Order: sequence, then C-alpha cells, then structure tokens
Amino acid sequence: MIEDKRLTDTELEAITDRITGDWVSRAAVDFADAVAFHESLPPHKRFAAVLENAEAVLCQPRAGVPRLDEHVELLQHLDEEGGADLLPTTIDSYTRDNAYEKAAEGLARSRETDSSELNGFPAVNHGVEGCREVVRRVDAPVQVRHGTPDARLLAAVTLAGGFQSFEGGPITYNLPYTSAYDLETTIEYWQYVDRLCGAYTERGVTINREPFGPLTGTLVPPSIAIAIVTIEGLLAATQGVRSVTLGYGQVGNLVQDVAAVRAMAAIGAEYLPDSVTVTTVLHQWMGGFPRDEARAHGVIGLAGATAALVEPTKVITKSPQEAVGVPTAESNAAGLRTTDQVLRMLDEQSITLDGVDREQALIERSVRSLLDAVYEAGDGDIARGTVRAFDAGTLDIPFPPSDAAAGDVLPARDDDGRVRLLKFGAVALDDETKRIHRARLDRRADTEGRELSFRMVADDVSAVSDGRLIGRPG
Ligand SMILES: CC[C@H]1O[C@@H](n2cnc3c(N)ncnc32)[C@H](O)[C@@H]1O
Repeated sequence: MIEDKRLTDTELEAITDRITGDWVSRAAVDFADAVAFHESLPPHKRFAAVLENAEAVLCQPRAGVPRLDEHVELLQHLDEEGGADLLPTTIDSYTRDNAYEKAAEGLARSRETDSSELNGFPAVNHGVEGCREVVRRVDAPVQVRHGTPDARLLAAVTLAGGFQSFEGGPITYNLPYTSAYDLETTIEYWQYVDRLCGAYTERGVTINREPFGPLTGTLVPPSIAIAIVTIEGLLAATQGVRSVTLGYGQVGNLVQDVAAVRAMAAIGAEYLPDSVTVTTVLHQWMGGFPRDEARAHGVIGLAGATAALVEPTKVITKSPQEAVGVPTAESNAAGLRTTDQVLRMLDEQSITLDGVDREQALIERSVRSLLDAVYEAGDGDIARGTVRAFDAGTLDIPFPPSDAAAGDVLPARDDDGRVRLLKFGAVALDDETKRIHRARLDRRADTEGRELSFRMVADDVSAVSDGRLIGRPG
C-alpha cells in the first residue's frame, strides 16, 4: 500500500535508470550537468525567486507549439507584446499520454508542412538540449504546463533542461484527465516527480511545484479544490519540495472567488510545513468561453478584476480565442494585456466586498472537514488516506473522467452565482454546511420558480458561453 514517505536517493536513481534509455539517454539527465546549467541562469530567470519576490500580481499565459524556433518566438512575443511575467511551455497531448512515437510523427509533419501538427511542445522529443535552448533564448522563467498522469520522464527531461517549475500532481493530473490510472499508481509516479524536484532543491536549485486546482474546470466547489491542492502540496513537501504554488480556478462569483483564494492561502500556511514557501495562483475562468471575442474579453476582464481584489501571487490568463482552440500569439498576448489593464486600473483602489469573511470561514471549515476525513482514512498518512477517501467517496469531484473518483457530488450555482452542492454523495461535510448549501440553492429555485434539478446544472455549465453567469431558465 502506498505511503507518504520520502524516496531514498537509491530509489530515485533506480527509477531514473528505469524510465530513461528509449527516448532520452540516462546521461542526458545527469544531475551534476543539469545543476550546472540551472546555476548558469541569471536571477531574473529563476522561477521560484521571481515568484516569491513578486511585488505585484504576476501574469502568466499558457502556450506551446511543436517546433522549437516557433515556440521560442511565441514565448518571446508573449514576453514582449503580452508583458508576461512568467512563461509557460504547454506540452502536447501525445506527450501527456506518453505517446512519444506519435509526438515524433507530429513534430516531423509540422517541420515538413511548416505548420503546427501538435497542440503543444513535445519536450521529450526535443530532449534536454532542446529544452535548454528554449530556456537560454527566452528572457523570463519558464514552467512546464501539461496534464500528464505519468509525468516521470517529462519531469526528468524538462528539469534537466532548465525549466524550474512543474505543474500538476497525482490527483489533479489524474482525475480530470484519464481513466487509465488508479490514484495509488499516480501517487507513486508523482512521488518520483516531487523527489526529483526535491533533489534539485537540495542542490541549491529550487524547483517550484504547482498543483492544478481547476481540476475539471466545471463548477468545482472551492473547498474540494483547495483540499486536493493542499494534499498535493503536502505530498510534495515530504519529497523535499520547498516551493509550492496552490492553484484555484475562478468560478465567476466575486465574493466566493476572493474568499476562496484567501482561504487557500490560509489553509496552505496552516497545513504545509514552515520549510515550504507557499504562493497562490488564480486561473482565469476554466469553463466554456463565449465565442464572441468581445464577450471573451469581458470574462478575462472579470478574472483580472478578481485577481486585483484578492491579489494571488500570479494569475493564469486566457485569450479571446479560448472558445475556438489553441490561440494565436497575438490573441494570447491580447488576453495578457486585457488582464494587465484591469489589474493596473484597480491597483490603487481599496475595495471591500460584503460577505467575503463569512464565505471564507465556510470554505475553510469545509476544507478542514475534508482533510480530517483524509487523515482519518489513512491513519495519519495522507497518501493512504487520499486513496481510501476517494474509494469511500468522502473526497470526491464533480463529473470526473476517471473512475478513481465516485462523481457522486453535483454542483449548481446559487442565486448570486456561487457554486454549491445539490448532491453531496458521501463527502465529509458537516450537516450545518450542507444546510447552508441547500438553503442557498432553495432560494434560487424560488427565484426561478423551478425545482432544484440536474437541469440547473446543465444550464450553469453553458451559462458563461451563453453570455452570463447563472443558467437561468428560458
Ligand atoms: C487546461 C486547458 C487550457 O489550456 C489551454 N491550452 C492548451 N494547449 C494550449 C496551447 N498549446 N497554447 C495555449 N493554450 C493552451 C486551453 O486553451 C485551455 O485554456
């Protein structure tokens, strides 16, 4: 049975030996060589340092194209025209599924046809040297953004390649992305990823880890997202990670979003060891976007305003082409500038919202209740507890593609658009909390003159694409 225990150096080496050989040589990911490359980077390219010394909300887009030169040009455009403070390298879907042969074919086709035949950067195929070339040629810190359940080889290559931040985790890159792995397997895989990050950290190269809080991006209740990213932060800390960015996906109600990021920061500070520097990231709306670009900018603007009010360490921006697919460089840069405009216009204003404290207290109480159930299920071991809590449904997420979660919880927006639970399944929330959710949903049912039902959920799922927040009838 899995346990929350730090891998030994021998285990770390043995796994690195096992996962290298076919696509990446063992020598290519040699530690001493990699640490030397990281140490050659100037301070303004050190991800954790830039993140943790930030004096204003940092903006970071997602971006990745298959060919190396085009990827560098894209990142330079986002830096120069978009004002990105931190840069991504979004990895393609084949690589996320460890389908390196298919990624190689897509990269070859892209080169032959001078086009992008992959939906991201195939870092394993570009190899350590290719990643180092990207890091050398751009002028800001770079993070690996992806959705890879088995991210062991991707981590070995990109970390040796000079990237200094790695997104995801055993729950957040399993449940929303795949039904191929059980949680015990991905926890084991990510113990290697985190131990590798910890091993660089012990050698003076701090690697930042960022659990993927948005999960399915579909009406995820803040307390569930925050409990899950906190668990991933704890698992990472055990393996020696000392820089953790807890992530949360904007739901669109200002009071709940501000309360959620504040709650996430408070819970992170309380549960993660003092040796870990905890930062926060707000993801701009992760659900369906309007196709109309003006409306899409409206969504991005509201997300920018939310970031201005709650001041997370960083905000992950969207583009006005979100509804149509991978954005052009220009569109991606426009999303950054829309965000920056709102951040700067609100920066000098001090605004207080009614009800944030009460919502934050409710979220924190709910997170503690969920985490208590996980610790209890694992007899104090958070890894064991996570597997057992999801098996029992005391921890659960809505609409999971993976059968590692029961999916017995059903969210819906209440009368001012906050995400509540219509169905609780077996989640470890107390009766008072459930009563509050129910009462607020009942008020919406009264307003709309209809019963609480799945219809509301379906209406809410498409509401933002249709130009509003709450899926009102008719
Ligand atoms: C988690 C899903 C998010 O990742 C974004 N995304 C996925 N691949 C890319 C990509 N290659 N470039 C920019 N954004 C991307 C997508 O638009 C969505 O907002």
